[in-house]
Amino acid sequence: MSDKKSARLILEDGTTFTGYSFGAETATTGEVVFNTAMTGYPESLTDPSYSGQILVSTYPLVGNYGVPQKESEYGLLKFFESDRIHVKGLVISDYSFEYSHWNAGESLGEWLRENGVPAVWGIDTRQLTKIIRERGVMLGKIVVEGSAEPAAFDDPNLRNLAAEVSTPQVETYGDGPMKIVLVDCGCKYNIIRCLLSRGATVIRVPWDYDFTALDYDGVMLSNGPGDPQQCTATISNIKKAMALGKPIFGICLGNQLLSIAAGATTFKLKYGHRSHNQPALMVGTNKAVITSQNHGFAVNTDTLGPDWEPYFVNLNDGTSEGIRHKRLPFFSVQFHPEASGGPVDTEFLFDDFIRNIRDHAGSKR
Ligand SMILES: NC(=O)CC[C@H](N)C(=O)O
Repeated sequence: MSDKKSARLILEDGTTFTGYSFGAETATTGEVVFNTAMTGYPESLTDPSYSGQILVSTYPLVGNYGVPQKESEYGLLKFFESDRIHVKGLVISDYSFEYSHWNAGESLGEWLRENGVPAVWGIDTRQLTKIIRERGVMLGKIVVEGSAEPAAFDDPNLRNLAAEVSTPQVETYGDGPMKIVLVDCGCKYNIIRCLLSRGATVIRVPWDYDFTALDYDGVMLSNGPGDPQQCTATISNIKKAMALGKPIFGICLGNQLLSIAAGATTFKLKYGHRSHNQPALMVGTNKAVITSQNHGFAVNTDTLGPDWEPYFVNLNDGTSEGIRHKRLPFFSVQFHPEASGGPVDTEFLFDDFIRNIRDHAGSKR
């Protein structure tokens, strides 16, 4: 880049960091969150759960492997988690102007500019992260030199973000024997891939769609952005689905929504969990799994109904990492078994879900 425009990150407490622009030359505002993963920016940037958020990478070197080519598989972009960038802005320390990877189609900066997303490099993101960890998550603005500073800070959690990113219509993928309804509150494509590769037909429905009248074998509740309490229509459809008894599996926002439908309350964490190395213990065992995470809210399992029990618990801070029904085939996890990016250690949970569907179908015969 020949012109080196400066760019500022302004936090709601007035703290300001100044670096340089390498994305779209525009201003933005949203919730500033940090991720400590070392890789996975194409996946994170296209994860709809980051909607409304300005993403900070603590790992300093970003952009060195470019951005994957836009190849399709199952009618979905193969190397991305949705069709576009969902973060409102990106803040990093050291941008790699040179990139190299067998599958790279363009640079990170080019991709951000095409998507109209501002990005700042040259910021001490570890210092910034220490501030967020001390004071808790904050709203922020990115202002690139020459762009007009937004008048106010935008708090995305006050809106129903799932409604903004969900599919507008029912879409079907694959033609496997098992019919799985995917309630799309902002789903990552790898959830669809993990179901298709296990022989499912995936019927992706909007966040507020009453799917209970459909012919289906199991329900997948997707991840998604924002405060779970906003998804009231999804919660009432989940309650209806629970009465039908067919297997249910929830991921991240899906875990929060299933938990609320099961009587629990949710709360906002001080600064969330966003990384590829969060340890979770499977309750009642000595088995710990390393998980990929991206969430700002959590479930208070003390408030769960009597038919439910904790499934996983976070070994760093003791917060809930999942719940399960004591008798019926309903379970959900706060982490991401579909990974993308991050470790694939918990992908076995998709196999468990498929087994639940087979067992349930068998018991009906
Ligand atoms: N990845 C997700 O599904 C995130 C869930 C929810 N929006 C949270 O921040 O906690």
